[in-house]
Amino acid sequence: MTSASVDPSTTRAWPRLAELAERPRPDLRRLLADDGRVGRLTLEAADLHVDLSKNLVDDDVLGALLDLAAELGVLERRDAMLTGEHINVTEDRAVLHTALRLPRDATLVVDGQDVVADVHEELDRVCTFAEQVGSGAWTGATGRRIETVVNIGIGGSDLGPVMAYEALAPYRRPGLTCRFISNIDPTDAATTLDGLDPETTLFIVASKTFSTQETLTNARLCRAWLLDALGEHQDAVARHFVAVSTALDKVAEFGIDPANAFGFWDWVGGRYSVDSAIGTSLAVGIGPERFRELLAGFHAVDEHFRTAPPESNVPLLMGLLNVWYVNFLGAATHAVLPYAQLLHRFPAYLQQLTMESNGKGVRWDGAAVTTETGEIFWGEPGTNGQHAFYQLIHQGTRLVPADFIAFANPSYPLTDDAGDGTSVDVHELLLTNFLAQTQALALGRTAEEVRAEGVDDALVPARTFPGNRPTTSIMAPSLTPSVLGQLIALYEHITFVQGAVWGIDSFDQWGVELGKQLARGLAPAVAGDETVAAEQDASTRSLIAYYRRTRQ
Ligand SMILES: O=P(O)(O)OC[C@H]1O[C@](O)(CO)[C@@H](O)[C@@H]1O
Repeated sequence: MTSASVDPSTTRAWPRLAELAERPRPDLRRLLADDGRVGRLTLEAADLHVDLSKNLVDDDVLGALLDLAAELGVLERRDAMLTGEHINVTEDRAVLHTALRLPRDATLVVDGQDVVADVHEELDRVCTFAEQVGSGAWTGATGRRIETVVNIGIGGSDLGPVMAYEALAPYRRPGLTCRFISNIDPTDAATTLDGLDPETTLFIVASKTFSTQETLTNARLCRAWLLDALGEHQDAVARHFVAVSTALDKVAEFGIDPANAFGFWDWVGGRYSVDSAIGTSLAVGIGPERFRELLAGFHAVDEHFRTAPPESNVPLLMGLLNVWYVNFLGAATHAVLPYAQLLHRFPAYLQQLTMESNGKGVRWDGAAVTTETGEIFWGEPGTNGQHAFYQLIHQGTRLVPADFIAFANPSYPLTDDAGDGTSVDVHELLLTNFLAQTQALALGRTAEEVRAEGVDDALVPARTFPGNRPTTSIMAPSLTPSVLGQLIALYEHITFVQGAVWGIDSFDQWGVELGKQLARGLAPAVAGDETVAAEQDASTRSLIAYYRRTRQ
């Protein structure tokens, strides 16, 4: 799909939406009195139960958003992605993360190659390795079983595995722990290695390009740490280092046996790669069966996205709602608020997924965008966030659409025994808070209601809640591997829909390159080269000078 992209503001639906945005906003108090609305706007995608009814839309807005998607060919672009067209135009690549979770008996021929056969061959290798490590069949150089797996990677080669490893804590294999090193800050390697026994530690170097400064530096630090203890064993690196990459030649150059390397393909973007071999640390941590359940969850939502009609297609609708908020109601950010402590890294994971994908200022044919693009995603688990930043969402001047995520069943069921014969299911306290927050945001509290509570007149304005603040509630039975895969796939497709509307290439990330290039050029100045320092701008020069005179 190298065709010219369409400026979305030139569609018929765009001015219609702008006109609708000028009207008084839909009144959630009135709309939520209608069970019919809730019924119509509560949708299912695999195990995800999604209530869109607390969004600031009525039938006119929804209709216009669906018209916008139709005019822009969003679903045709979805089909182009799913069938392997090169929709990543600036890198001339297919975008096929969905192929990573196709079942074994599926077929998808891209550029003359059945990618499903390739995917399953590599997945089987990852699963065999995960089983060997987990069962103790894979031993370190001194014959001891592996107790700690350290994933070394950054960005998509870290955020997905660590997020999922945290989220699936109840599914971890006993006797085995995963740790993660990502940052070039030496603190990360130092504190992560602290207390580990080299004899029982296995490193997985995960890097799509195998040229990322942070990852290669950390890999060398870890190799030195290992060899310091086990250097006399010839096979120390072979028994304690494996790699995951698309650049297997570079893996070999680094000194890792290609037999201990797992591959994937250039059509998997880093931020879309947790379900490829990049998830090897996770597969080891939770075991291959659970890893396969995760993939099946992804696939279930892929199928929903592929087949559900537009009016009940959850990723399509959620992506379009985000467009409504960003482009027509002026929202600059979007909060993701999981009522599940285990999802504490989910917002960070989504930041890369959404912002590296849709933080673009030109469309895929190089034309400058004429509309706002990617919003800022952020969040923290509830209820912690309630005691930190919810004040701004409730009463601040900015519109912050928010997704609430909650599970009917707890991962760790606990009862609070008050000691007076009463007891409370603590998970119910969590869910009550989720319900209360979405209700408060939607309905608010009027000045009359506040007065009726006997509040002093002078305090009424401060105690009034405007309400009409939009939220989406996503519920599922439990946070299982499959449900986690479903959630990730949901947000991948939401991100896709927004990028397709904006006409941008959601699958490149050129914006991260300049800083990397400049860092390489600045290294000599930081190390003391006065000539290179003198070539810098005044502020950078001054900061380098401060560093040089202060560093002990
Ligand atoms: O897996 P790699 O190639 O080390 O890249 C790590 C991360 O760096 C980025 O390229 C950004 O610099 C991300 O897109 C990617 O996930």
